[in-house]
Amino acid sequence: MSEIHPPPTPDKDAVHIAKKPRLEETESGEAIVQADEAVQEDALAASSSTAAKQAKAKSAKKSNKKKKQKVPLIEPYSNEDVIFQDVKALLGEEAVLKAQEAGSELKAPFEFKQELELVVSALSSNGESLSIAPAPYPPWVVLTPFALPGEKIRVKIYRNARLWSHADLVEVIEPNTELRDMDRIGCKYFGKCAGCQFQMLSYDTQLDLKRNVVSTIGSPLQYGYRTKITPHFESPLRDLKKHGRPADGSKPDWFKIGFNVIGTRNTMDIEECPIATPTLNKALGPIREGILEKMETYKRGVSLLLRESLEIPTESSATPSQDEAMDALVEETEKKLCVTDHRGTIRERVGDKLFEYTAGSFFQNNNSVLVPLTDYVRDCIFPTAPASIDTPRPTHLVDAYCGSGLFAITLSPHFSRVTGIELSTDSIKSANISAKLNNLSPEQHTFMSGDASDIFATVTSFPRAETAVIIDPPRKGSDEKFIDQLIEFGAAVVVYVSCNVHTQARDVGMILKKSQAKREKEGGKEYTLETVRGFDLFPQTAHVESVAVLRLVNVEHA
Ligand SMILES: C[S@@+](CC[C@H](N)C(=O)[O-])C[C@H]1O[C@@H](n2cnc3c(N)ncnc32)[C@H](O)[C@@H]1O
Repeated sequence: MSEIHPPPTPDKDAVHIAKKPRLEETESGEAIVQADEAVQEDALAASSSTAAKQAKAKSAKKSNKKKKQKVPLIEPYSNEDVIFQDVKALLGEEAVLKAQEAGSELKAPFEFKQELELVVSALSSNGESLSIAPAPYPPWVVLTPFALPGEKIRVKIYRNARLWSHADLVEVIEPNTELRDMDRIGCKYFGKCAGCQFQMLSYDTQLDLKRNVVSTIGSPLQYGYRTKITPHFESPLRDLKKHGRPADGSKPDWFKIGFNVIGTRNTMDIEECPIATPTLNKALGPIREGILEKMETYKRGVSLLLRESLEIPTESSATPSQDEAMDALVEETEKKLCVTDHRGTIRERVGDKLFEYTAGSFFQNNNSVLVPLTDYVRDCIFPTAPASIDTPRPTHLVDAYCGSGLFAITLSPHFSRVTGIELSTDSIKSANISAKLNNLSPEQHTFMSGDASDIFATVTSFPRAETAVIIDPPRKGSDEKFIDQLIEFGAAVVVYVSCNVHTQARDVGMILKKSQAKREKEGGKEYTLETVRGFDLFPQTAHVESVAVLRLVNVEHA
């Protein structure tokens, strides 16, 4: 990972597709092709150079074969693959197949900086608009941020991919007035910053769009919700040498501390971020000033961390009270502060549970939605629906990919035994500290570091018919090793939480298929997919957290 982190997007990992560099200009104004265009450049050069033409003439067959070999495979479930699926849905399988057979999928019909007018057909899964290039262009899709279905737009191409191009929005010629209202925009950087895509939409419309992917429950806070932001800046030394500091001591325009400009790796200066909490916004100004003062000392670029924390009380004041009214009062008056040290300790409250974790480690970034989310997961495990009434109530919980124990600890009152597993030793330390902080007994609440699949060897004494498993893996999803053991273990209910609906769908599909195969071979019960529900952890952006519930049932009930 580079030192410069992405903009304030859900950091269960990068979400924006446009991380790849765009076609850039040299100082002389000439377009140059950067890393990801290399393959395309190869293909184009091969088809236009004399040598390639001679080779073609010699053996069309060989050349065709060669051309096909040049088209790199798309990594399944990568951001590129997600776009490709959207493009395929829009152009139709047949058109895509034809282009692939003709070897024209990398032959973009557009030049760098070419402007064109388009009508938006749909939104992609990452919130960018998808428009089909009008005739006489070949079947080709253009992805443009900040545009809505039905809108007529003018765009400028900045990067060509396979069967699609990326473009900047130049102008909305005919807006979709039913959906777009520019007065709703709560951020002066909207339209340039890579962080948010949806601020021109009402919150209901944002949820509707997410519901197109998965039925979604809204966030109580729609602005001021992010408890962590990571602005960054490049080393100012080169520019300092060139331009010096402004005589009046002000911040030079060339020094930018902020987030990425959408579709680029260029930093834009950000003085405030309305989706971040007020505590973080208050801290941002003085942090920027501090950096400015010692600009000369930054030999390399820096990724800052601003993370909200409750003030951690001193030992003497930390004794928990037995009085609920008192606790509520404490909660209301809890002081919030901003931690910038990656190794610093963060304290966070989720309902009546307190968590402590290392500032640089993973924790969900929208605290306002964590009680609804964890309550929902609890209700899925203990349903009141008639179909599951004959199954015993789960008493044991396995929290796989548990991080600092969010699900294990919030749901602990409902289980006699809870265990969690997580790759990060730091997070496991935090889970143990948080368990202690909430007076959970170490005998009944255990957390271990390791690969998620290792958990099954440690829970052989858990009654399977009374065990619930929560899975919350990173964006790339789980793996076959884990899923095989999950099926073998056969917990009564599995709740799969994910920030990537695509890998979640793949894994759920695998669970269902393998579970059916096991039932057909050995008899017994089989997992069925009971519900899939979204939670909006990321208002103003296109992202959604998805919760899928699988239950082991007799097939006649399935
Ligand atoms: C999306 S986070 C979820 C954390 C936690 N459930 C929460 O909501 O706070 C995914 C976690 O999986 C962990 N992880 C990644 N690969 C893993 C693996 N193979 N086995 C166990 N944990 C893993 C990461 O360190 C990260 O903490």
